[in-house]
This record gives sequence, C-alpha cells and structure tokens, in this order.
Amino acid sequence: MAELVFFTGTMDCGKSTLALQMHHNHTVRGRSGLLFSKHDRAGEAMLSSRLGLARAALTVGDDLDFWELVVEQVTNGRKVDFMICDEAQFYTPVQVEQLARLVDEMGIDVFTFGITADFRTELFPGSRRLIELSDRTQVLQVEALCWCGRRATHNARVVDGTMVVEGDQIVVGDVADGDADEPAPTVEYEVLCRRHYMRRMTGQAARAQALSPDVLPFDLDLCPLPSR
Ligand SMILES: Nc1ncnc2c1ncn2[C@@H]1O[C@H](COP(=O)(O)OP(=O)(O)O)[C@@H](O)[C@H]1O
Ligand SMILES: Cc1cn([C@H]2C[C@H](O)[C@@H](COP(=O)(O)O)O2)c(=O)[nH]c1=O
Repeated sequence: MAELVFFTGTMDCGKSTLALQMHHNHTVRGRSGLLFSKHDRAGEAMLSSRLGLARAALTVGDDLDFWELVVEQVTNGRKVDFMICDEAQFYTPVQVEQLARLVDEMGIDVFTFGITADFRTELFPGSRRLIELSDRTQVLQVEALCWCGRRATHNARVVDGTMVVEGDQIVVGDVADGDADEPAPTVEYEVLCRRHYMRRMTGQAARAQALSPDVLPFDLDLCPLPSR
C-alpha cells in the first residue's frame, strides 16, 4: 500500500542524507523515482546533504502542480513508483494535498523530508499540512545536539551573532560550523534544546556569559560550559 510519509527533525539531523539513501535503496531494487527539492543550500535543481552527497532534483516552485507533472510523466510512458521530496516545509499546503492525492489515486509512495517549525517555533504551512495528512510522521533517529549536550529540538536563527525571534519566515542558510577562524555569515542557524531556546542562549552567548566577571557562577547542571 502506497504511503505519504513525513520524515522530520531539526536542521542538521540527516534528513537530506536519508532522502538520498532512500532514493538509492529504491532505485537499486528497480523502482523508478522522482527527486524534488526547494531552496537547497547547494542551489536550484539540487538535493544535497552535508555528508557530501548531492543529486540533480526537480525544483518545486510555488506554481508547480505535482499532480499534473506526474500525470504528464506517466502519460509519456515514464514509470513513477516513488517520489522523494526534500525541504518540504517550503511546499504550499495545496502542493501537499496534491502529493496525498498521488498516493491515494496513483499508488505512488511519497517520502517527504523537512523541518516542522521555524526560528520562532511556528509551524511552516507545508509542514502543518504534512502532519495533518501523512500516513506517518517519523522523527529521525539521529539526534542533533544543543551545545549543552541535550537533544536539540529547536532551530534558532542567529543574525550577526545574536539570536533573533522576529523576521521573515524563509531565509535560506546553514547551521554554523563552529570554525572560529571563518567570519560568521550574517544569518546562520543553531539547533538548541528548548531550555536554551527559551533563554535565547546560543553556544556563543553561553561562552560569553561564562567568561564574564560580572555574572554569578553558572548552575553547571543546568548550563554546562559549552564545548566550543
Ligand atoms: N564530517 C562529517 N562526518 C560525519 N557526519 C557528518 C559530517 N558532517 C555532517 N555529518 C552528518 O550529517 C548530518 C547532516 O546531514 P544533512 O542530511 O545535511 O542534514 P539535514 O538535511 O537534516 O539538515 C549531521 O547531523 C551529521 O550526522
Ligand atoms: C529554522 C528555519 C530554517 N530555514 C531554512 C534554512 C535552511 O535553508 C532550511 C533547512 O534546511 P535543513 O536541510 O533542514 O538544514 O530552512 C528558514 O528558511 N527559516 C527558518 O525559520
């Protein structure tokens, strides 16, 4: 039975890697699939993972109609057994409904990958619709970690070194790679546990606070010193 599955987790937990692995595993068993992405870090028409894997993918513009595209492909003799849809948080709710219809009416497996919530902790509209319609929502097993070592559950946006909670929902960017020699990009992301998200405490802020002579000593259980 075909399924609509939403694989989710914070940024940097391995979603794009899993998307490419699933594409590989299904392809080597003779199944024919289509790859899609939107606003990939590597550029348009790409699906890339931080592990270095990348493949060409179809770009999902706001006006793309998944139903029409697949019907056209099938009419032209192409077999479509499954679809891999990365950065699905950026898809429109209508596009998610088209994906569900492809599962139900054409028996195509649709595997979607994306983050659920933005830097303000608000659901992306596409992710909300996926949670509402998917047969399964599966949280990735690999845990991205907060600087304190806890499981990261939130995606923080950091602008010029300061965590922000206001701004445009979509700003394509990467998680900071922790290399102090490289100048930080203007906008970057950091994954945090809820406790440190609520306190607006990024790794850099925690390090600065730990070094400040004006600050009372930390409760090390609550806020262990950041490792980098
Ligand atoms: N140099 C590395 N060695 C081993 N694993 C790495 C390395 N760089 C990145 N990774 C792994 O890749 C994951 C990010 O993969 P990616 O598919 O790009 O994530 P996502 O799509 O969820 O943002 C990291 O959580 C980590 O497990
Ligand atoms: C939290 C948040 C993220 N984004 C962007 C930043 C990245 O380009 C993608 C997530 O990619 P990943 O493969 O999961 O790392 O989303 C955004 O535009 N707005 C946000 O609030």
